[in-house]
Amino acid sequence: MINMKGVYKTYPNGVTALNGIDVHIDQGEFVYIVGPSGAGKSTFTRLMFREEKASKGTVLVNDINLSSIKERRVPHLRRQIGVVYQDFRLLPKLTVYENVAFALEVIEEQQASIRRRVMDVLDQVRLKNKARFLPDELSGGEQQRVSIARAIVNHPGLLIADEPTGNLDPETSWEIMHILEEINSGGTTVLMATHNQDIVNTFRQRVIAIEDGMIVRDESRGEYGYEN
Ligand SMILES: Nc1ncnc2c1ncn2[C@@H]1O[C@H](COP(=O)(O)OP(=O)(O)OP(=O)(O)O)[C@@H](O)[C@H]1O
Repeated sequence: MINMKGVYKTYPNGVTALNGIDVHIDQGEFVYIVGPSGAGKSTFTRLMFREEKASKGTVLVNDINLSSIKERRVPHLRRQIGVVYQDFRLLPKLTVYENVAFALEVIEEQQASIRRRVMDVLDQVRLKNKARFLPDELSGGEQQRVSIARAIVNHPGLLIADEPTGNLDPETSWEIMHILEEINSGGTTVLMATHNQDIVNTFRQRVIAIEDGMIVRDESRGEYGYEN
């Protein structure tokens, strides 16, 4: 699913965020990306949906080479990847239903089948009853669940979550983790950058630790390994 070989990323300002990354992630894995602030975690995830381009090395996602992919093919790649952010990034003037429907890749679909697909994912994140609400009428956890629904509505093979529980209290974070685990058990690869020690040590999964732009640890059912 994901293959990186000799990957470096230097930003235009001269900061080298990734310093020789080699990694392989299989379809269906759940992987935490951990490490100190500024270590390169977000950069690592952003390479995978071509939000950033590697300066050197190869990044393969679903056998697509992201270094040589044509610009016009990038939207096609992004349809195979859902992304969830710490700050939800919902459209404030659209309802919950509309936020999810907006992300749906509509190719000559009937209104009824669009509705079914949107309501199905809202059901999956247990928000069917709030379809008509606006984002600011929801709690943080509910907003994050909408953003997860939006990310998975096109059934992506890969879900990237960059600090998805960063703005949430512990109980709500737990809910979000249960949803991410459910999505993963359906076969979707989940990649989650996090600073949350309790989550990593409780919901045990593969842990990749990045420091100074390098992978310093890669354990299947690992621990967080840093003090919070
Ligand atoms: N767009 C950018 N332009 C220039 N430098 C950047 C950019 N994005 C990140 N950096 C730098 O690259 C390094 C790695 O940043 P990155 O955001 O990947 O780290 P991180 O591990 O996700 O950090 P955090 O845990 O604080 O989110 C940092 O030194 C950061 O300042």
